[in-house]
Amino acid sequence: MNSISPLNRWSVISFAYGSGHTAPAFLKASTIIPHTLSHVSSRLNIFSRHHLYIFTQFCELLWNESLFDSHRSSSACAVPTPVRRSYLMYAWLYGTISQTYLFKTFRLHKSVYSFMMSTTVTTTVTPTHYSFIPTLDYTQSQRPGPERDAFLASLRDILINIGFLYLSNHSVSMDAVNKVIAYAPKFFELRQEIKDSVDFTRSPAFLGYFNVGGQRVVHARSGTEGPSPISETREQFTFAADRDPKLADGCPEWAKQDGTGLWPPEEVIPGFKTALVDYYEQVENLSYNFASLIAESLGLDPAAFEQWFDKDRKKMQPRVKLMRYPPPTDPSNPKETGIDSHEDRGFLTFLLQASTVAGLEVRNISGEWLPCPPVDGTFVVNLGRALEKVTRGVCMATSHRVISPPGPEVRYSVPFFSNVSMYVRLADADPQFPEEVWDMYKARQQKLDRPVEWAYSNIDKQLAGLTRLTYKVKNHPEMGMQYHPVFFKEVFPSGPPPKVFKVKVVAA
Ligand SMILES: O=C(O)CCC(=O)C(=O)O
Ligand SMILES: [Fe+2]
Repeated sequence: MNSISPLNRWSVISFAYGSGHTAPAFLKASTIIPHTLSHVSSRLNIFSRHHLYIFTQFCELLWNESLFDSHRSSSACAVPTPVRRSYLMYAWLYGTISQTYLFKTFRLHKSVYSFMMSTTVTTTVTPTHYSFIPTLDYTQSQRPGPERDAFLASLRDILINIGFLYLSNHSVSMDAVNKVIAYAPKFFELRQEIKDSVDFTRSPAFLGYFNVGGQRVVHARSGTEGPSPISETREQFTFAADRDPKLADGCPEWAKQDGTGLWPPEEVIPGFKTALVDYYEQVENLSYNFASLIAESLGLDPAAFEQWFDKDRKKMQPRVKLMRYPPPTDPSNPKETGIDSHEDRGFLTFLLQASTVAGLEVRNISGEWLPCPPVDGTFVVNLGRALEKVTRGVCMATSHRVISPPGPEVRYSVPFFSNVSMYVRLADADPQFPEEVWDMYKARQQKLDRPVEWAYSNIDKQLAGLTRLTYKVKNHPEMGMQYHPVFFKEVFPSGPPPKVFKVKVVAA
């Protein structure tokens, strides 16, 4: 049981507002937008200052709904700005201004106030049941004060209870985003022999073009291996900013999996590499800033996750993929899809949905598949298994999948996968979360339709670079044999696994 008594007046309001049926009639009468409703109800069991902020938002809503009309002053200057009202609420809470002043200045409706004061609730921490993918406005995190606090509170709730969000107003320039959106179809329209000339099997760094479905897959959650039972119909081009392979000199074999990419000749697609690398660098910066917001939202030092990244960022090489999902070759075959249900393996994914075609679906805590359609100007951000591990399961690497679009339009997407340094061991994580965070985590675990198996395996006790190359070699044995023969023998001591099947993507 989590008593919310010190601030029960705020909680009561949130409670009434969130649950609907306990709200007084005048509250029900207001038109409440779903986002705000969920926002309020999801904040219920978090921190007092967040209750406070919600309350100010709530009053804001009532104000806008004209419920205070009869109390509004006719003089415009007597109506405080939203920001001033927030501060007034703080001031009242901390006892520096009186209730009378609040009534006069805030014009708080008496019936709201008496309802707040007359009810006490005790509640358990209940996880938020997300029935849609929530949106966070990145600029809110840049405005210190109640707005940033609310951003962090929402972020914490999302990290624990859904693991997926839309990020709007992010720091990546729209110019960079639009260039990538324009280049994605252009790349895939190149002649097949040009695409084949940058086939990823030619790259020791596993960068380049990938025209295959149903490849061998090591399923992140279950750890089982084998060809995907589902034929995944997509084409992709994996890229990164070039890294100096010399950085890996004198390092173990697994450290040599980063390097330079394969790019089509400049003259066949001018400006392609420059645009993609510029985009890459901007998203990379955002990914580190966002990691620090995540740490802060979970009650850790904002720099707490720095231990998982190389100080010299040039030693890190996140990956980005241009993805093209044509309509299925056989629409009646449910086993032919875009991407089967999976969790990402890295730290964070920033996904740009680069066309208007939907298809991405996300699994919530009750096991329902929620659509995650493209929303202009946003990234879809989701959490990977590395982040799940370093937070001991508090953050959830949520399952998601892509249903092949029925056509005729083709779906394009551009996921950016951030990752941890190759020189860390995930099992070294010992995050010191405050009690509230653990409470939220435990509450979610009880509601989850499946366990989050964050428990460390032997693979988390070894250096992350070694694990990463092991996965690559298991997924692409032919490449393992070619580029990492010694390592390959360690992974497959009794020889290569059975030949995997390949499905060529048929152009729409
Ligand atoms: O294309 C998408 O929308 C999702 C891609 C994805 O989940 C992945 O590549 O891991
Ligand atoms: Fe994914």
